Amino acid sequence: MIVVEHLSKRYGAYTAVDDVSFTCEPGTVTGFLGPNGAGKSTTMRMIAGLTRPDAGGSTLLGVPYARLANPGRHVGVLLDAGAMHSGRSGRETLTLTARLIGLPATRADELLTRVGLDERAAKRRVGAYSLGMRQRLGIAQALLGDPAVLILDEPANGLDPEGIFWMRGLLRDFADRGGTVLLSSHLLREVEAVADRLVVIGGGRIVAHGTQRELLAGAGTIVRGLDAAALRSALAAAGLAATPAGGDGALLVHADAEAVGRAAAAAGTVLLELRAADNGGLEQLFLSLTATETKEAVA
Ligand SMILES: Nc1ncnc2c1ncn2[C@@H]1O[C@H](COP(=O)(O)OP(=O)(O)OP(=O)(O)O)[C@@H](O)[C@H]1O
Repeated sequence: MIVVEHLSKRYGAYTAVDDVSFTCEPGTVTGFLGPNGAGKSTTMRMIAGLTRPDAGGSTLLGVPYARLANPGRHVGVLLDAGAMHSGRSGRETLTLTARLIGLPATRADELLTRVGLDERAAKRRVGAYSLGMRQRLGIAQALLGDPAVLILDEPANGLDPEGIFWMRGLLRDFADRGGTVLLSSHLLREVEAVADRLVVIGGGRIVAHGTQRELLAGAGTIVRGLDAAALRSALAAAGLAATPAGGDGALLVHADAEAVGRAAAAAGTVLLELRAADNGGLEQLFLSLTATETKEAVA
């Protein structure tokens, strides 16, 4: 269980994380989504006790990270796979961590196998690893102490499609056995296949959270008309905001299908398509939710 309450972090006059609260339940994967610079890493670093918040706090399994006795046995953290010592081999890296948290060195070999790093890779210096191999090693390190909670910052970066598929299976299995996973990404596609819940952050603030179904319920309606300009005017006249959804003149409207259909009927304009937004709608929703916040953050 991860509980985040009113976390805030400022760097000078800049607010990187602004009053962020959410909860990750055991048995679930929570996707922490947001564009670059949205505040994901800063939030995760605060949860893992590496960055001190200006306000708010968080608990893991009921206590702040700093108060966990032997945290590696309870919480697996992968924040920056690039930050590993480049002169050590993969096996040495894991063996050292195993010793630090009081586990036998043989545990390192179990994990190397589990993440798909073979004997040759195990002997190679981490400096010679590809980013994908580092991510696998980082995931192995996070899993070493058989934790109940996993916190992974952009673990799919550098993984090939097969690697991403493998990681999804691993995280799903971890959660299905009662584990709690918080997984960040700047790409909706990367997490939507595995995340039970999504927490969307933009400009340091939570802009949406819930299950994919809950988020989609508010994702609106896709509509396409014979006369695109007439349809846009009809929607505007009804006070409905619309954004382009694809290159064929389709629009995403933040309203239900009935309201959109009535607006078109009132203007006497012919519709070719009228349906609830699907996963494409989730992508649109994600882009629109985060775009405003990002612009505000940049301004
Ligand atoms: N140590 C720091 N000093 C100053 N500014 C910082 C520091 N760490 C982060 N920031 C700023 O805080 C904002 C949020 O950064 P953060 O790394 O948390 O975002 P992110 O969502 O993880 O993005 P990315 O996917 O690019 O890592 C950014 O604008 C970043 O430049």
